[in-house]
Amino acid sequence: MKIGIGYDVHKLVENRKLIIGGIHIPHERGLLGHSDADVLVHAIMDSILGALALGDIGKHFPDTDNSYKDIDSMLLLAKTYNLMVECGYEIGNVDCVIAAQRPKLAPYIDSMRENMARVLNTDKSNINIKATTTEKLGFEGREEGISTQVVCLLKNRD
Ligand SMILES: Nc1ccn([C@@H]2O[C@H](COP(=O)(O)O)[C@@H](O)[C@H]2O)c(=O)n1
Ligand SMILES: C[C@@]1(CO)OP(=O)(O)OP(=O)(O)OC[C@H]1O
Repeated sequence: MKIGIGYDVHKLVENRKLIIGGIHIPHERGLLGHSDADVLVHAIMDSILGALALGDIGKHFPDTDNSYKDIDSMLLLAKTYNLMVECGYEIGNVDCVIAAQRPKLAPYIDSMRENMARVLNTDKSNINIKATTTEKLGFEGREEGISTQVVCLLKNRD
């Protein structure tokens, strides 16, 4: 078994879609990034790459590569899944916490879990996603950005 952690932050700006967990969430601002800036998917990818001692998302999918411009991060998650399988591992479980003052994410959490479980080829019961405000404290609380922390456990494939 291997354990990994992931952490990602993206800035909230005007004229961008808010995409979290592969879901387009209606909001007056969205996350800024070279890709679609899916802060949850990026943190999950980093946790898996971390568990495998394969570095990080920027090493595998550099923001200097124009082919990743505005890319759907679910495609990058699928590539990370393939790397994990090549290394002989499968998902044990993934636990995530998204820090966002707004918008309310609870209505979207179940769909996000389904998306992650589908791409990671695991049961939905192995994916947990939580949301928290930061009680208006810090950059998330001031709605300057959204952060996500993830811990994953990988199991050897039999
Ligand atoms: N963006 C968010 C933040 C929180 N939630 C849900 O509200 C609950 C209470 O939040 P606290 O920050 O006061 O702990 C939290 O447990 C989430 O269920 C949310 O949906 N969207
Ligand atoms: C995903 C990549 C690549 O498009 O771009 P961003 O959307 O800027 O995301 P970040 O979390 O900074 O991680 C790595 C990048 O290489």
